[in-house]
Amino acid sequence: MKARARGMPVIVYRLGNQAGDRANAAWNPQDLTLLMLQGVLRSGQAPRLNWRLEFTPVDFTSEVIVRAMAQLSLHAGKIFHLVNPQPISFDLLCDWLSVSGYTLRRVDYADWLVELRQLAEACQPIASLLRLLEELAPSGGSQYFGQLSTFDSRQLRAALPSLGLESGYPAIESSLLAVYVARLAERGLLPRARRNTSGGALLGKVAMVTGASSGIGQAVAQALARDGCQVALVARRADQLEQVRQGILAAQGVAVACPADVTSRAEVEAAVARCRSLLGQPDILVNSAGVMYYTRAFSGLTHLTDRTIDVNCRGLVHTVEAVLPIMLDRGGGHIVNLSSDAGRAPFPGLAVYTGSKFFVEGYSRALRLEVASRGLRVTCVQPGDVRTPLQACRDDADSEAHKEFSGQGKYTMLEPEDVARAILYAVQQPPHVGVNEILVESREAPI
Ligand SMILES: NC(=O)C1=CN([C@@H]2O[C@H](COP(=O)(O)OP(=O)(O)OC[C@H]3O[C@@H](n4cnc5c(N)ncnc54)[C@H](OP(=O)(O)O)[C@@H]3O)[C@@H](O)[C@H]2O)C=CC1
Ligand SMILES: CC(=O)[C@H](N)C(=O)O
Repeated sequence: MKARARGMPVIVYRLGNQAGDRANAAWNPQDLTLLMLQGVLRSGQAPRLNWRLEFTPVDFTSEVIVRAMAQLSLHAGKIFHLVNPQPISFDLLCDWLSVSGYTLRRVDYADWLVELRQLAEACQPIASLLRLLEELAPSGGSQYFGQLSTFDSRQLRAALPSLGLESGYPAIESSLLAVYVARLAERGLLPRARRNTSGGALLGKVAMVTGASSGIGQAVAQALARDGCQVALVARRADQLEQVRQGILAAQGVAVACPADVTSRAEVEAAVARCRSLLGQPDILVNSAGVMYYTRAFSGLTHLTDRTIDVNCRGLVHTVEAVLPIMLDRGGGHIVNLSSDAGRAPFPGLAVYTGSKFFVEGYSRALRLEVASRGLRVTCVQPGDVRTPLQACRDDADSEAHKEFSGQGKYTMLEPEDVARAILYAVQQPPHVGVNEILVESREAPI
């Protein structure tokens, strides 16, 4: 500052936490973030902590400094804070570690310290971590983690394009964490992750499935996971999603629960953000969230007709619009929309439902024309009656219409797995093949 006051061309850099570089994860061995990572993975325990982690890959920091020095006249007098504008929560990091092949048990912070003390005798980094924690919080409490301050990095971010760093500040996301964990494990600094052994045709792909807590969505999520996809499970009922997730984990698959109501754009965007942080960018989106209520047009059940439009039409648009920029950016992706045979033919007792599925058809066809040249595929799956909770008649629906028009008990319905197989067929095709529509019905009940 004194040099600046005397008229010297000075740029001030104020650094936040520096993490390893993005190629090799070369990292200061005494850094708190690295030591915490080692403490968690060596103990197999994730302490409950209110901690937002902020760090910047050190190669980015050095790039900024070298490039800014080369443009001294442009940037002299500025203060650049190299502090990550988008920290992640420690909880999210632990969730990411869990889906990335590490088994972690949630414990209280105090119990974790007891475990670390036992490990410290045989493990140098754990001993260093305990020393550091003792310095930061001599009382042994975890309040320190909740008190971290941050700095405004707007001035730096505004300068990034002129520094030739157009891709912006490095986000703390799945791809960066994957590099760190892999490189550190190769050097023996972290234990190795358990690999996804399913080895299917879709290995390495990320799929987001709405309506994954029940019926067709659940069967599709399970089938995609069996085939190697990492799956983000979306629906409102978190407890149901957790059961589906546990089933997929037990079968050696990878899944995360992203609870959301698809009628809320904000909740859908948060679910997509969680998917990106924990699994990566979605390659496949399956829109299976939907409702079907028997309501003849004259039955006056407006709360059910409104709900049908909100979930089946608006909800689907919300998820498509949330993932589309990601897929367009990458020049690839596959959107699978659950339409219905009611998207091809009218069904009495289901006027609004039929209308909602005609919407899904029209929307999907126009969308396909808009994005096909950008590398994206859009598939409409049109099942006939499938044996799921959707076919039941709600107490407040039009029971007379259900009795007269529903297919229940009249023929053998499809099973959710029959629809899942059709969807798997569509998403397994080579990129130049577009399976645009699949009508799959009970043999006994063609439209
Ligand atoms: N079953 C059938 O005969 C046929 C079904 N289809 C279509 O297939 C799709 C799936 O139906 P199916 O599996 O049978 O039905 P289910 O009732 O078994 O499942 C519906 C799913 O949608 C989710 N859902 C409902 N509302 C919302 C919401 N607001 N936000 C997020 N998720 C929501 C439910 O989860 P939660 O309650 O936890 O939010 C549930 O996971 C639907 O689009 C349906 O129209 C098409 C043809 C035939
Ligand atoms: C009209 C229908 O019952 C259709 N099979 C559906 O459930 O979407």
